[in-house]
Amino acid sequence: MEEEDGKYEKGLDIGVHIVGSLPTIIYIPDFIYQSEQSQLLHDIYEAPASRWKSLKNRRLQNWGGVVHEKGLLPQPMPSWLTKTTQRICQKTGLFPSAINHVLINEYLPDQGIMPHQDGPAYFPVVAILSLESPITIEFTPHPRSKDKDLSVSETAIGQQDSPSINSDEHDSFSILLMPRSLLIFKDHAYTDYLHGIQDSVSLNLDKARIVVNTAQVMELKETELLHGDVNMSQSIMFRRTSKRVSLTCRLVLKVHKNLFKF
Ligand SMILES: O=C(O)CCC(=O)C(=O)O
Ligand SMILES: [Fe+2]
Repeated sequence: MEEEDGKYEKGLDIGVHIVGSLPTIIYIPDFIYQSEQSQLLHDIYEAPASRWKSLKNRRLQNWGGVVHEKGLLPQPMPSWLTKTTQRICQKTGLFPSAINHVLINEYLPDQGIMPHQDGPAYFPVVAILSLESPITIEFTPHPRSKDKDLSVSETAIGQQDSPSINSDEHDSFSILLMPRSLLIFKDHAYTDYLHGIQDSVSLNLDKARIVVNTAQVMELKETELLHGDVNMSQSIMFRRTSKRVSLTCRLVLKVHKNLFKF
């Protein structure tokens, strides 16, 4: 459709999509259409089974190559993925060059990702496209400044996991990630906060932490996903009923070009 194509020609006004008090968190609802979501899910599940790597609490596909502490050992990305990453670059204008690494995470309703910080190999801008069902992502100030002895372990995909968090709850906040939305976090939110997703089936949207994108909470209130008394703004619960898939799109600036040359 001409109208739909037109939507992608211009860059977005990022400023209007900033959520919460940090200027470095951007939430864009309806970033892709339903049909594009279906196509992406189709392509993801068409990939060979060997593409999936099972972790303790989720499974993932790694695209773009292996992230090493010294940079990226690149592998070509499929065109169904570059179509999406190119649009993210073009619409946001926040990446200095093409996104070259994508992790596709799949979470069952009782799965999540422990609070962590993305590794130093990446340029400090992350774009996360959410598919299929809503979830909340939680940001917690990095305990580094309060606990100098915190040990972080580097995983194969370049993440730094921090299993124990003891930071000030008041500075923590959540963002409701609706299907087809794009979350971008960068700079201060990238370097000074941990982010994670709880592994519980039931999520309380406003008890433990502040949800910063309230418009999406109102939207969720109107769906069948919500349980409990919708008139009681103090207790907004929702139950995760199906899996959630996300595309974590990042840029590794340092790319090793000739490592696989014979
Ligand atoms: O699935 C998400 O929204 C978060 C994924 C994430 O934090 C990561 O891949 O590093
Ligand atoms: Fe992450």
